[in-house]
Amino acid sequence: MDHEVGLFCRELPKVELHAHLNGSVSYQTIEKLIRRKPHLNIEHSMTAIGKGQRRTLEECFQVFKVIHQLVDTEEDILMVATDVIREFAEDGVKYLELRSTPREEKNTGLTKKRYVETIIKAIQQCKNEGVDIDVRFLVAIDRRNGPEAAMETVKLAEEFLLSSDGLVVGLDLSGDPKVGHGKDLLPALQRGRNSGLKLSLHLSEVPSQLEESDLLLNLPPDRIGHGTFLHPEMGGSQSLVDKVLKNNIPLELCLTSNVKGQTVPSYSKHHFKYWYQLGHPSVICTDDKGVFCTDLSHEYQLVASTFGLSREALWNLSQQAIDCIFAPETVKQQLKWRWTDLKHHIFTVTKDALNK
Ligand SMILES: CNc1ncnc2c1ncn2[C@@H]1O[C@H](COP(=O)(O)O)[C@@H](O)[C@H]1O
Ligand SMILES: [Zn+2]
Repeated sequence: MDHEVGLFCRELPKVELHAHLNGSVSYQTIEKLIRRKPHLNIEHSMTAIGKGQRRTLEECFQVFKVIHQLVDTEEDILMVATDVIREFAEDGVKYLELRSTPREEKNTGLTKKRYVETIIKAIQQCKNEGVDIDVRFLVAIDRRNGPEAAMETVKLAEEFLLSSDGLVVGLDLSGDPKVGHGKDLLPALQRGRNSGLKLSLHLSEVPSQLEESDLLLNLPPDRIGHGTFLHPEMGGSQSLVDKVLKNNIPLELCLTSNVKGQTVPSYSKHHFKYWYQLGHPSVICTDDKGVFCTDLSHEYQLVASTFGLSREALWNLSQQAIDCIFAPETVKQQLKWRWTDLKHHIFTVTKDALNK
């Protein structure tokens, strides 16, 4: 049975909406980066959290620092982005929204603009190679860097919104949730929103952020990352839940990330259950597939085994994610046709393979 669901999840066409580029770097790509920079003395154990391992969220953020040391040239960024895109495609992801934070020039030798251009180049390269995946990009704001850097990032994203042929679709707000306050970033986020950039905000990833979550929900964002502590059972409040429901703001839920990062005590206690039972749009995502040693098929499988979802329910979950993408209606429609085309084939293929 587990094998059957595993196979089904792999074959399932999927939508990935919450993937941080430098958290998504695979073991194989890290290997290549380590070979490029032996003097850094970085080992695999420093860049990923293996099976059964847990870390605090603070420790997770140390891991990103190590990866950033390994990914610090234009060549690295291009390789990392093309590898990550190909890996998502191999995992059956048909539509991907990748996000990444343009870093300070002194850390990469690249201006922030060039950083984004390099990722766009990777997206275009994959397209030209015929990789079967539609990739869009969200420019990420790291909350640790404060309001001025946030405003700079928004202005940069605005430029790309106009010039990237639809590839740059929005903004992400991420970074260590315990650092800084969302209220300082409101003007930048508001401006981005007014310019037509879609907003995906990490919200209530840690406890006791009711005030910040309330302020950010008033924007309102177009999607929420995690939202772990929004509902009353987790110390949130009904009024926060009501705002999410009223504005019908989809949640991006990342099970392995939350359990390995210890913001959620176990898979069965994951807030997927709460929102799924409400029938609220909830999209299964990986967050950082490299750091947390997972992939999107595995996340779907976890949902199935933890909450007892049937193949039909998994199919609906992946199909409903299409409605939550930031690309325009025409793209949604194409993806829906794609899903319909694939449906019969996938339900029969996974059955046949098991009857052999
Ligand atoms: C685990 N939960 C999380 N919570 C908040 N922010 C996270 C995150 N996981 C990743 N990031 C954000 O993504 C960056 C790495 O990718 P990029 O260099 O941008 O491609 C991290 O430095 C952090 O800002
Ligand atoms: Zn995230």
